[in-house]
Amino acid sequence: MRKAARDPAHDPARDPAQDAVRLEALTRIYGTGGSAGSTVTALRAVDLAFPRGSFTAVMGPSGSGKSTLLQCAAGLDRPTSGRAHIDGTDITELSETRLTELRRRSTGFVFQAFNLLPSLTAAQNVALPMRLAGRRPDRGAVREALAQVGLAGHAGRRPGELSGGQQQRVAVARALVTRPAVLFADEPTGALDLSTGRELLRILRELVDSPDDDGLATVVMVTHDPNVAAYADRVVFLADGALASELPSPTPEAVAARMTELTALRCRTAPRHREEAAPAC
Ligand SMILES: Nc1ncnc2c1ncn2[C@@H]1O[C@H](COP(=O)(O)OP(=O)(O)OP(=O)(O)O)[C@@H](O)[C@H]1O
Repeated sequence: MRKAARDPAHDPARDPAQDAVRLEALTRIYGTGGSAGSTVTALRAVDLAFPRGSFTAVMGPSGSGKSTLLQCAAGLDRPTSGRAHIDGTDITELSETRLTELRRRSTGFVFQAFNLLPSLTAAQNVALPMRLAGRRPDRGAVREALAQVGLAGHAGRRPGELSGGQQQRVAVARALVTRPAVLFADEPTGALDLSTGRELLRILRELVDSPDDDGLATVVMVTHDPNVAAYADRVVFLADGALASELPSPTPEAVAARMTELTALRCRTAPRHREEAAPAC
């Protein structure tokens, strides 16, 4: 069951500690703009909060800045200006070493590609983040993470012995094993068929709805699919690198309608995208 929708952005009375992730005037410009080349402003002064225990979908036309937002929010990329906070820490102030530590401790990332190591078992793949952090794998935590995604009986299998949906669930378990404050997912169902995609989304939904002893799980997910976005508590829409609108308690129909509006607007108003967007206009 989805929780009641919350709309935390732009509330001056909010305590920032309530947010798993908070973005303030986040701007990302690619390229140097020197005589040799041009620049692309992928994000323009985005203010956005992802409260603890929330499930947010990020949508927008192709090139609107969704992946860049996720990468900057997760500390995988540095913004050109503005600030990003994870679990109360301003990550824009951190050295590379401290940022890597915080990322390993407080974030999990799931991509469209499962990115599992084929020679390792499911349990060994899930234990990887601990090994990378130089820690002894905690077998109990690995078992628990696999159980969370419904794969308790598959710990000894290698990726080649698992279905695509099961492999993606191993990737989610790997992202969860350090009990991160926030799980980022970039098109997590993009390589799955409809029913295995739904199964994965139900697992993400369950994570947020059933907090464990460590507190509330938070999910931030980029998707192109209105049916996928409708699993979230709210959808935030980007257009041309800026926050265009938000939709609480999304339904597939409402999300699709908002996307159609955004695409039509982009066809009319964004010359730099006109050529690329033409087939959809
Ligand atoms: N490394 C890069 N160098 C230069 N420009 C980039 C780079 N990465 C992204 N961009 C540009 O930044 C803008 C936003 O890209 P981004 O990948 O964040 O969009 P997106 O909404 O995730 O797109 P899609 O839905 O197609 O994956 C686009 O104009 C893109 O071409």
